Amino acid sequence: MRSRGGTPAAAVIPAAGRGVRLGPGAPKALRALGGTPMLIHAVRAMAASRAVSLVVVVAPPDGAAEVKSLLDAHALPERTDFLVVPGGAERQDSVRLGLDALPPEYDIVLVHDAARPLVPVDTVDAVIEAVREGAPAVVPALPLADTVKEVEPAGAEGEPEPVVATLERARLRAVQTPQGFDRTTLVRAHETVTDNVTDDASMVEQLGLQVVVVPGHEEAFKVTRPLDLVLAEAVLARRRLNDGF
Ligand SMILES: Nc1ccn([C@@H]2O[C@H](COP(=O)(O)OP(=O)(O)OP(=O)(O)O)[C@@H](O)[C@H]2O)c(=O)n1
Ligand SMILES: C[C@](O)(CO)[C@H](O)COP(=O)(O)O
Repeated sequence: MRSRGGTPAAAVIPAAGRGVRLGPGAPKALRALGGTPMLIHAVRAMAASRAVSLVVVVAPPDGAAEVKSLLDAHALPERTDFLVVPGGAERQDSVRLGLDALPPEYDIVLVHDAARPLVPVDTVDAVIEAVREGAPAVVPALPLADTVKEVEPAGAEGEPEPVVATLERARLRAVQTPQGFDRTTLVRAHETVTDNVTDDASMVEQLGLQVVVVPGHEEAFKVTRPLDLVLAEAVLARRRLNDGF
């Protein structure tokens, strides 16, 4: 494997989703967490890594100007550059638009959901380190707590679903972001794979390349439903108490 110790990384933050599962309101990334937009937490989480020198925010399609103003209005590390581009209809489209905006000098790219605002910097650094060590694609992930069953999806809502199989839990992982990539590999994956997928690493898997897992973190959970927001507020309040402000 080729080692790229010290190579700077760029982070692409897809933030163009509506947040339908969170319920009515502003686009999810712009909703407040501890009084600050979720997106600002996610941007700070990437910029907290000394290895990240550029953050590309993929804004809601008609919200790029608003997101630019938000970034200007919040304190962000001076050593990090920021770009804002408008997003697309699906997460995959938004990530691709973010990749298109990357300057040529970045060989390592992270893709991080704005909806995972509280990922700790150690997780970010672990992902970058594994890419620097030569992995083409790296995902942080955690073991599962629940038993997972495969079902035949119901025809109508509320109908009982027949179980097809019980999966071997010890071999399963719940995957988080940031996912880290060798840039050329990720660009090729986005150019090649046209299926609807739920993460970027699965596109690299479809190229037949090895994706590796590093330990994820409980606080890197995705704010998807209303209860996740309650948990995120609690985690943030505990951090603020511990930091003494
Ligand atoms: N067209 C889209 C859809 C999603 N995302 C981003 O992808 C991340 C993960 O998506 P998810 O949590 O599903 O967000 P939403 O699509 O906003 O949620 P929902 O499916 O509930 O509408 C989020 O940061 C979201 O903003 C994006 O940039 N562009
Ligand atoms: C990329 C991701 O966060 C990895 O778990 C997840 O797949 C995003 O899924 P979503 O349905 O777009 O929230």
